[in-house]
Amino acid sequence: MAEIIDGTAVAAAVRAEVAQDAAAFQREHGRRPALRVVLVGEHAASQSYVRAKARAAGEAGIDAETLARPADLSERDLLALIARLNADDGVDGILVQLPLPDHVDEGAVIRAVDPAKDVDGFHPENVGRLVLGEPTLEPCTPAGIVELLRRTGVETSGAHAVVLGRSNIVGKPLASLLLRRGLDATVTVCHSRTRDLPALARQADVLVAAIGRAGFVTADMVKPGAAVVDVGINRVDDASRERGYRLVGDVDFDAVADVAGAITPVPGGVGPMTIAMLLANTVEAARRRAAV
Ligand SMILES: Nc1nc(=O)c2c([nH]1)NC[C@@H]1CN(c3ccc(C(=O)N[C@@H](CCC(=O)O)C(=O)O)cc3)C=[N+]21
Ligand SMILES: [Mg+2]
Repeated sequence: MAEIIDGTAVAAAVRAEVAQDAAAFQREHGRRPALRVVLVGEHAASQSYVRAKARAAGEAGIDAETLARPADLSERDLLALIARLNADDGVDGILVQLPLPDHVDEGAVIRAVDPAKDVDGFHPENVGRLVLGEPTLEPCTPAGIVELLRRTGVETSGAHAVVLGRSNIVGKPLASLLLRRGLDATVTVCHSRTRDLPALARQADVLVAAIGRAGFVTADMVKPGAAVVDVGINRVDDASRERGYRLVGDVDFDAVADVAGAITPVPGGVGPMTIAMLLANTVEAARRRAAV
């Protein structure tokens, strides 16, 4: 039976450290680190994520404000809002919640955010720095996964890490992080066109599932003793729950837990770490901006 990695507990530890850093920043600079979250439209999951982010930021001593705009906000007006936040010296971090409505070009919006305030780490300049191994604001979910592995003592050096999924938000940046000096994993990235994905997954010492399909990773795809990180957040109908659904990951948890050495649950695994790293990035952005 695998060790169940408690992402909520690790995230709480990170958040307590961030709160200390935020308090130190306030003592030194006479103001709190400031985060602005931009939410366009009424996507239900986005609304709940954004609420969770703002609440966690407030608890860490970050001045957090959510700027909610209607779904029909034009791309022009959204870019103007971002320009205003870029120009505001009292704003350290800007997060534009994704997905955006179809009439908005997400790439254009991501490029519009000042890289120094890009607490999502999605701007091409920050992605480039990440790939080059230079210090940068790291994307929150990959950074949270790495922090979770580090703090639970999962060895990555020389390990074969297999990442399932090649998204710009998780798979690609996580592969870059795991390759960096200090983490030193051997990385394989698999996707929908990968030939014999189960055979590659079975070679993984660290297996990361970020595909977005409930129960995709089955026990036969996992090497005994492997560390399994589940990034999936899938809603499945469940009439017995008050909300009418429950959350499951991309991993068939019960069966895989019998084979793996360690495994992250959903909920309570990677999700809380994503939020913790957003707070850490906000204080980091505030520090760097104050230093120049
Ligand atoms: N610009 C941008 N940056 C993001 O970082 C970003 C985004 N857009 N769009 C959506 C995804 C998703 N995401 C999550 C954050 C926390 C949980 C989380 O805390 N999940 C809880 C459960 C939450 C629940 O109960 O619904 C858990 O896994 O335990 C999940 C997902 C950030 N994202
Ligand atoms: Mg984020």
